[in-house]
Amino acid sequence: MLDKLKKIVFEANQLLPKYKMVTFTWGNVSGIDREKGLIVIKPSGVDYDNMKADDMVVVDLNGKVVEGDYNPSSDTDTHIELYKACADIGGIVHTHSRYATSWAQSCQDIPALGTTHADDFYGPIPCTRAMTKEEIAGSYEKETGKVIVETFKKRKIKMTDIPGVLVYSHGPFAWDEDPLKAVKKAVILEEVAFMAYHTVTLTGKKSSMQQELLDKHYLRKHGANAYYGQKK
Ligand SMILES: O=C(CO)[C@@H](O)[C@@H](O)COP(=O)(O)O
Repeated sequence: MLDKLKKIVFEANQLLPKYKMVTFTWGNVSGIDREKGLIVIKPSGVDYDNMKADDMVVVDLNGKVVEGDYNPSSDTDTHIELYKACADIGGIVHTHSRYATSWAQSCQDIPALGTTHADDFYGPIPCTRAMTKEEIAGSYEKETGKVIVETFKKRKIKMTDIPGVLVYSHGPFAWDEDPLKAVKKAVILEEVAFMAYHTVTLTGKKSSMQQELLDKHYLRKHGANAYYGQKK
């Protein structure tokens, strides 16, 4: 079932150690087949070196395993909430990459400080609020997803304009239209977190760049008037 998507999700997961985005098994990538309403995700706690495409787990939008020999990623319910919240998301990545996680642990948004950030994120990358005791004790991973969605709604940000988030005292999630593109966003988020950390350390500056420059760089690459790169 979903052999093509399993292969893509497997390859996307294998990119995480390649780009030094994970230590041990600390991360996961998923992809969705929206027509079938099924998600393919990495098995929980399985070494990247020993993983095969066939080990990917298929779950439905209630988190029920439809196919697979392993338990799905422990973060599956968070992925499901994000897929439900935004129909344009086709792939999701969660990591504990160092710099993004450092920002998440310091419970701060990553400010939009330069054009590297603006090329892919149309404003600061938000950090969610702290979860309540009840949310942590309850369906924790599902509540994590709900808190992410709440953050975007409250701040009136489109999940497609800022394709990543920091979960308070936890780590980053990133997304895009497919799993491989979502890995690219996770890598860019980490790079942006690295640069922002050093910019803030060097200058103390945390205020965003000029709106005009943010607009220019984001809109060069996104939307009807984009002109970056080659015509398709
Ligand atoms: O947050 C954590 C661990 O604290 C998980 O995201 C990470 O270890 C990945 O877990 P899975 O192997 O996907 O279940």
